[in-house]
Amino acid sequence: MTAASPEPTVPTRDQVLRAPKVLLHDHLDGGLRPATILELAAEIGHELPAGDADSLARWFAESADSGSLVRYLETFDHTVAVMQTAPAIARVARECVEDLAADGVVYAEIRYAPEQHVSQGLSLDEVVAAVQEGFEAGMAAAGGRIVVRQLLTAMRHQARSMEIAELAVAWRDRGVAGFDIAGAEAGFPPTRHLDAFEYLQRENFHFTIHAGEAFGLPSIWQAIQWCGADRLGHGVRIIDDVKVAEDGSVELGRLAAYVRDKRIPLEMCPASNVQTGAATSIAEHPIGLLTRLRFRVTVNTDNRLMSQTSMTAEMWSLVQAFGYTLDDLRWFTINAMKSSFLPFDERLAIIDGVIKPGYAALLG
Ligand SMILES: O=c1[nH]cnc2c1ncn2[C@@H]1O[C@H](CO)[C@@H](O)[C@H]1O
Ligand SMILES: [Zn+2]
Repeated sequence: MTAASPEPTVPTRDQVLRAPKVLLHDHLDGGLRPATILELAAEIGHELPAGDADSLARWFAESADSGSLVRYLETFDHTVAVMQTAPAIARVARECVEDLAADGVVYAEIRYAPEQHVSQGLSLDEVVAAVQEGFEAGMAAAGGRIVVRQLLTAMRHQARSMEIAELAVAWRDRGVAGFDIAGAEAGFPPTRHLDAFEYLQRENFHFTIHAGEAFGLPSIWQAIQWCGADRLGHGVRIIDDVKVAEDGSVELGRLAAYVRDKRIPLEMCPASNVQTGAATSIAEHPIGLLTRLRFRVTVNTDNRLMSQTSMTAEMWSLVQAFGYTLDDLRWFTINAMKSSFLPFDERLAIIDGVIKPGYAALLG
């Protein structure tokens, strides 16, 4: 080892925990604390599949570990059921920020579908307000260590995307940074919601689309070339357009080349993909090859409850599987911050004022 080329630092788990992290893809209704679900369910008489926090945590993880996105999504019935009043929603939102701050996350975009939280009479506006109240309380409690924004999701099998897009634009200066569609992918292509995406483009607003998770290239192609998505939620199946020859040389198809050339961010969620069958294991997850090929890869949690994960756990599993160094983790983190839906100057302020100094301190 010479002074000019120090050995790359493979971090310890504690360093990963302390490293500043950025999270672009995390569902509010996929990250509740098990103990909170129990308390909120008891208040409203909602019946749960388990009676204590540990068993409930296990039930979510095991049920979600099904190899199928559709079955994975069924577990959300219980989290959504306990998030139907403003105080319950605000509590979940505040605890979300507390948990992320404790995990070393410095910036997060948290998504949820407002239309799923109106069954007890809340208006869409009241749902967004309750989430914002919880986020602001959480940020204040964390003393400025974390910045959190909302992304409003429309459910792809429903027909409310235009309304949700308008809601997101109405809240754009009050904590909502973008829009998304989620839910079962097969049979519900992004173009079903083309009017909403066209509206958002006319409004100069930002959006991401869950695509290339349970369905392949046509979904990614539509999300980008028809709908104009700024980012891809998962996007993991872009690997179907990447050919690796026996000699190790790599050839990108037209769509994969476009995604890489245009620096379209991939919101990759390794643990979730293993549960839904979109990837066979962390070690075989396409994130390894896509990172090597310098796609704009970001690392995310998707659903911390269902996948029993955190940003630290996701990054630590990648360190173990691929031998990533602190420099690699810094690269993922800066990729994510560059790809966020915050105004450019605010992104730069976090990169220069928080992420770079944070890694510098760790790298000693
Ligand atoms: O990985 C995913 N793929 C597609 N949809 C998802 C995923 N995780 C959660 N949701 C869906 O998004 C809704 C709003 O947050 C959740 O209720 C769930 O149905
Ligand atoms: Zn997701």
